[in-house]
Amino acid sequence: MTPLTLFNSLSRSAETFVPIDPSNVRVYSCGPTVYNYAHIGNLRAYVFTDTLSRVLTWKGWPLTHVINITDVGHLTSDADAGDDKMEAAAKRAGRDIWAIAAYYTQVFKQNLDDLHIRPPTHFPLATDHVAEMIEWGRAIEAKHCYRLPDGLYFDVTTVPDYGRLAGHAAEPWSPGESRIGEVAGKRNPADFAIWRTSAPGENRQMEWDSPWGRGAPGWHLECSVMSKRYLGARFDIHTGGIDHREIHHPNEIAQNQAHGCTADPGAAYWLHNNWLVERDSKMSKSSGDFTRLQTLVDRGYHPLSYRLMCLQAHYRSEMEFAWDGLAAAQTRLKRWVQAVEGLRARPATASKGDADAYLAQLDAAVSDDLNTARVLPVLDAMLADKAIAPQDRIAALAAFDAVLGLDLARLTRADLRVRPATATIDADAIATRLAERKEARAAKDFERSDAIRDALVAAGVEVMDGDPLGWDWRPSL
Ligand SMILES: Nc1ncnc2c1ncn2[C@@H]1O[C@H](COP(=O)(O)OP(=O)(O)OP(=O)(O)O)[C@@H](O)[C@H]1O
Ligand SMILES: [Zn+2]
Repeated sequence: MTPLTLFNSLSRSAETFVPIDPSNVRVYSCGPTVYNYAHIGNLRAYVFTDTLSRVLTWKGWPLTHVINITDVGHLTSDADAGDDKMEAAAKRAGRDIWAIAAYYTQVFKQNLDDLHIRPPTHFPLATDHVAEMIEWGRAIEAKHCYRLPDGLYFDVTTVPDYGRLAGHAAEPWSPGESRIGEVAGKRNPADFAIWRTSAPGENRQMEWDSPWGRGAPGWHLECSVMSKRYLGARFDIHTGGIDHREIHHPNEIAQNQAHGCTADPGAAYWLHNNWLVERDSKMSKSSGDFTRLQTLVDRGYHPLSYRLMCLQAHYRSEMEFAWDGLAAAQTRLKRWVQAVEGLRARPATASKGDADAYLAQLDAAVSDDLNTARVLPVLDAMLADKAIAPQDRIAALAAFDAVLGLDLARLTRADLRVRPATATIDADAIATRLAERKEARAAKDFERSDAIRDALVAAGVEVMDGDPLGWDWRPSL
């Protein structure tokens, strides 16, 4: 196999991946803040981590993967200002915060499942690790922290190279204008909370006793604690969205250095996925108006069409979400499903060639910093290669499925016909009406055939006459 190259944000360059322990590659991915549904931008981050995990597995490395659930401590500003997103959401909804966290966690896990994202080895909740967070705070307090009325703060000048990951090494204590002056009394603008003490009269649903008063852990601390707990102080790969490169991950590194009394950042490779954007703005939960996986399904799209859309872009490129792009991805998926069904229907024959050259191209593409976009035309060419017997093409498909997670060996046309939420007719009734329409057309009763067609459109279903793919209907948009 080709050596795996990954773009490491620490060095801002592509590096050959060499595991610390080849018998157990360890990966930590920053998880969702469960105060609301995930939007499809958040889900892009996990299609990316799933691609990473699938490629590592396919290349033969046993894997331990952690995705945490942030159910406390993430503030409305990453720079330690504003409210806890969870508390604010619970207040707005007038509901129990634990119930909110449990609900959105369960929906998030369902989203991953629908996208064929493999569950990680561990899914730890931040709230299950608060005692360890307090322990960590006590261990670094004397040398690295100071008290303010609202909590325990980390002094970023006490560790080497603060902000190297963010690319601000030359100016270690002013990494972003946005942070200046957000918390009164900080020694350096980049200093951040290890523990946030509840203000007098503040009515938090989630709080714990600590040496620094009743309150809640800082968001950055959570990931340091959970990654060390499940993967050890030194592990292989840490992932997150590109925003985390600026504040969250530099702060994790600072904590890891302080706790381990070393210059070691914790993970050896730090990988960041770029944004999913809508026209010219980043999709975000906080903005209130966002697209989630269910929104796509309600409009007649299969979740795997969205997965394919993500795979068509490189994870480090910005990707623009557009409905016609999603429709094109769904059509592409349908073509593959049809091609596979066609191959399966053909009798086994002797191959004149083999699929090895295609598998080598697959390997070369994913080994080049997970370039899934380059894999897709290889799959097209492999499926269409008549020199390879049908059963051998099906066998080679397994490798593409293992890496891309599109489940092409199992997916059927019927799976991909997602009935839009607005359709007032079910799939069986559609099939019956289409059969009647076919009869009417055969009898040249065009009035009746048009009437059936109009009734279907009114029910949210567009009939596709002469559809080269042979799909009889699709959701009307
Ligand atoms: N538009 C986006 N495109 C790609 N990844 C994203 C996008 N928005 C957030 N992410 C990533 O999704 C993951 C989960 O993020 P999280 O649930 O904490 O969202 P959030 O930052 O609270 O939400 P938001 O900023 O959207 O209100 C993180 O790795 C984050 O970097
Ligand atoms: Zn994190």
